[in-house]
Amino acid sequence: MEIGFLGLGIMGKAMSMNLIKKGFKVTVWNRTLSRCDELVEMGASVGETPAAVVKKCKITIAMVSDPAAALSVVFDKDGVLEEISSGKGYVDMSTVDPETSSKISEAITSKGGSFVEAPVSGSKQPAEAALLVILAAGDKIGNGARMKLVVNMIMGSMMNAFSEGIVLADRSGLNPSDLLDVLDLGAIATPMFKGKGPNMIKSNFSPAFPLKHQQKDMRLALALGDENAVSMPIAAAANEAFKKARSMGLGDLDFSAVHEVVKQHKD
Ligand SMILES: NC(=O)C1=CN([C@@H]2O[C@H](COP(=O)(O)OP(=O)(O)OC[C@H]3O[C@@H](n4cnc5c(N)ncnc54)[C@H](OP(=O)(O)O)[C@@H]3O)[C@@H](O)[C@H]2O)C=CC1
Ligand SMILES: O=CCCC(=O)O
Repeated sequence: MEIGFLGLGIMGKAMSMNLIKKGFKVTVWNRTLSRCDELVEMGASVGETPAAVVKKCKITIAMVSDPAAALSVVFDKDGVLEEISSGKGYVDMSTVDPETSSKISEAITSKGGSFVEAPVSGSKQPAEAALLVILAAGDKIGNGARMKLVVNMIMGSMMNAFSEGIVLADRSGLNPSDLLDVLDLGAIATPMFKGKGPNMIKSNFSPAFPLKHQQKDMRLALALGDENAVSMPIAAAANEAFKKARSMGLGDLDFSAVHEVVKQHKD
C-alpha cells in the first residue's frame, strides 16, 4: 500500500523512515523540499504538494509543527482537501489543540474521507526505534489532542522543577550528578530525568524535542485550562520560563534548554 507522509522534521523523518524499513511504499512531502532527499535515497517518492501526495496514496500521515502548519497543509492551495475523497484516509499526528483537530476532521469527512487524530508521546529516539505511544481517540475527535496537551503540560512543568533542583543542588554545594543518582533510585525516578539530566549538567541541549514546540504545547494546554476554568499556576510559571528561553534565542534547542533560564535567576 502507498502511504503518504507530510512533514519531515525530527519526528516525521524518523517515522517515515520506519515505514520504508517495514516495506511500505512511501511518498513524502516537506515544505522545504530538500529535506526529502534523505528519504528518496532510502526509496521514497516525492510529491510536489500535499494534494499530489493524497492523490497518489490511500492513507496520508501528517507530522508538522503546530496548529497553523496543520491547517495550512490541509486548507491552503494544493492542500490535502483538494484530493481527499471517499476511500482515502488522513491521519494527523502533529500536536495541536482540539479545535484544530475538529476543523480538519469536519473538512476531511465532508469530502468523504476518513480522519484520525493521533498525536504521540515519545521523542526522537523512540521515533527512530518505532516505540512511540500513539494517542488515537477514534471518533472522539479532540480527545487525542486533549490527552497530549495534558501530558505535555505536566512534562513542561516537571522539566522546570527538575532544572530548579539541579541549580539548587549545585549552588548549595552538592554535586548535581549525585542528585541524578539519588533521583533515579526513588519514587520520582523518570526516563526524562535519566535521559536529559546528564546533558543538562553539561549544557548540551541538542534538540530531540524543540523548546519552541514545548512552549506551544504549554500555551495550548493553558488555553484548555482557560476554557475549563482550571487554575494552573505551576504550568503558567513554566510557560513563562519557556517564553523567556525563546526570547533568548533558544527555541530550536531541546526543551531542556529552559535550564539556561533557571540558571540565570540569581539574587
Ligand atoms: N520532537 C519531539 O520530541 C516530538 C514532537 N511532537 C510534535 O510533533 C510535531 C513535529 O515535531 P518535530 O518533528 O519535532 O518538529 P520540527 O520542528 O523538527 O519539524 C517541523 C515540521 O513541520 C513543518 N512545517 C512547519 N511549518 C509549516 C507550515 N506552515 N506548512 C507546512 N509545514 C510546516 C516543517 O517544515 P520545514 O522543514 O519546511 O520547516 C517540518 O517538516 C510537532 O507538533 C511537535 O509538537 C510530538 C512528540 C514528540
Ligand atoms: O511532544 C513531545 C513529547 C516528548 C516526549 O514524550 O518525550
